Amino acid sequence: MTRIAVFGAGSIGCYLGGCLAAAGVDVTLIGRDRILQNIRTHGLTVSDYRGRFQRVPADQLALSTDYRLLSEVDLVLVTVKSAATHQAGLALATHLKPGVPVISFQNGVSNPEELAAMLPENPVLAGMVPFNVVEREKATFHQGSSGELEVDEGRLPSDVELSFESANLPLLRRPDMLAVRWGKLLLNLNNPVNALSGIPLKEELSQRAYRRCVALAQREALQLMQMMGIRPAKVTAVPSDWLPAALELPDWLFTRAAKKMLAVDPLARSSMWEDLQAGRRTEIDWINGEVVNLAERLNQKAPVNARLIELIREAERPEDRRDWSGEELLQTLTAARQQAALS
Ligand SMILES: NC(=O)C1=CN([C@@H]2O[C@H](COP(=O)(O)OP(=O)(O)OC[C@H]3O[C@@H](n4cnc5c(N)ncnc54)[C@H](OP(=O)(O)O)[C@@H]3O)[C@@H](O)[C@H]2O)C=CC1
Ligand SMILES: CC(C)(CO)C(=O)C(=O)O
Repeated sequence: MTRIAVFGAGSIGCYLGGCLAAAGVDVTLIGRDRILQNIRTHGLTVSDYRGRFQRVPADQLALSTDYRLLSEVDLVLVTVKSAATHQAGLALATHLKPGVPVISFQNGVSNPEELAAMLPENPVLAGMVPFNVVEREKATFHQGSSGELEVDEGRLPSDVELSFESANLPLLRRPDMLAVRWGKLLLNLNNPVNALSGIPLKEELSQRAYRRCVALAQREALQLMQMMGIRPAKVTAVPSDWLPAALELPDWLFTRAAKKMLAVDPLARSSMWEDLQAGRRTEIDWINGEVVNLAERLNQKAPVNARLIELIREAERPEDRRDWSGEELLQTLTAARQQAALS
C-alpha cells in the first residue's frame, strides 16, 4: 500500500491526512509539536458540512517533527503556507527517495515550480483545494464548503486515486492546472478582504460593499491576465470572466443567484484571516502579489491589489490591526485606483 506523508500538518494537511487515514491509508503527518501533541492527546477528528465525522486514533498515524521519516514514503502532499515552501523543498530534497511524487496542495501560482526546481529527481504535481478547512478544538479539522480536489495529470502510484476516492476526496485529474491555479487565485483575491473585514466568509460575502472590493481586485487581475495571455480556468459555478459582475449584484439578487458561493459554514474564515489571527506571515505576496508582478512585467499598474497588500502588511503588525467595514475598504481601494489613473 502507498505510504503517504503530509508535509505541513495544519488545516489542509490534517484534514486530507485524517480523511485518508480514516479510510485505512498509511499516513505520516510531519508538522509542528503544538498540533501533533494535540492529536496525540485527542486523536485526529475530521468533519464536514455534509455530516462527515470521523475520529482517527493517534496510534493509527505516524506523527513526527523529524523529516527523516520522509525517506520511507511513496507520495508527499505539501500543505505548508507559501512562505514555508522553500523550507519544505530543502527537507524533501534531503530525505525523499528519487522518483517519489510530490503534490503541492497550496494556493498561489508559483509553489509547484519552486518545489520542482529544488527536487529535480522527483515529479512535482500541482494540486488545488477548492474548499475551506478550519481547525477547531481538540484536533478537529472541519471542511466548511464544497468542491473537489484537482491535480495535474502526471503519474501517481497506482492505488493513490482509489485511496483518495475511498476517503471521499476524489481527485479530478486535469491537464491545465496552471489555468486552474490562476482561476483559484482570482477567488483568493477575497482572502485579504475577508481578513481585513474581521468577520466570517458568509457574512462578508453577503455584504455588497465587500464584494465590490473583491470585484475591483478581480477586474484588475483579469485585465492583466488577458494582456499576459493567461486564461484562468473556471473553478466555481461562474466562469472566471463573469466573477466581478456576479459579485457586484445587489444583495437580494446575489443571495439568490450565488447560493453555492454562500453555501459555506457560517463560522468559516479565509486562511489569511487565520494567519493574521495566529500572528503568522500571510500569503499576500503569493496572491495579490502575483497580480502586482504581472503589472510590473507588463509595465502597467495594479493599484487596487497593491493597496490590499499595504493594508495586509499593516494588519500583520498586531498594533496596527483593525477591522474594516465594507464601505471604508471600498473607499480606500477606489481612491487608490483613482490616484493611479491621475498619476
Ligand atoms: N485553510 C484553508 O481553508 C485553505 C488553505 N489553502 C492553502 O493550503 C495551504 C495550506 O494552508 P493551511 O492548511 O491553512 O495552513 P496552516 O498554516 O494551517 O498549516 C501549515 C502547517 O505547516 C506547518 N509548517 C510550516 N513549515 C513547516 C516545516 N518546515 N516543518 C513542519 N511543519 C511546518 C505550519 O506551522 P507554523 O505555522 O508553525 O509554521 C502549520 O502548522 C496554503 O497554501 C493555503 O493557502 C487552500 C484552500 C483552503
Ligand atoms: C477556500 C478558500 C477560497 C476560502 O476559504 C481559500 O482558498 C482560503 O481560505 O485560502
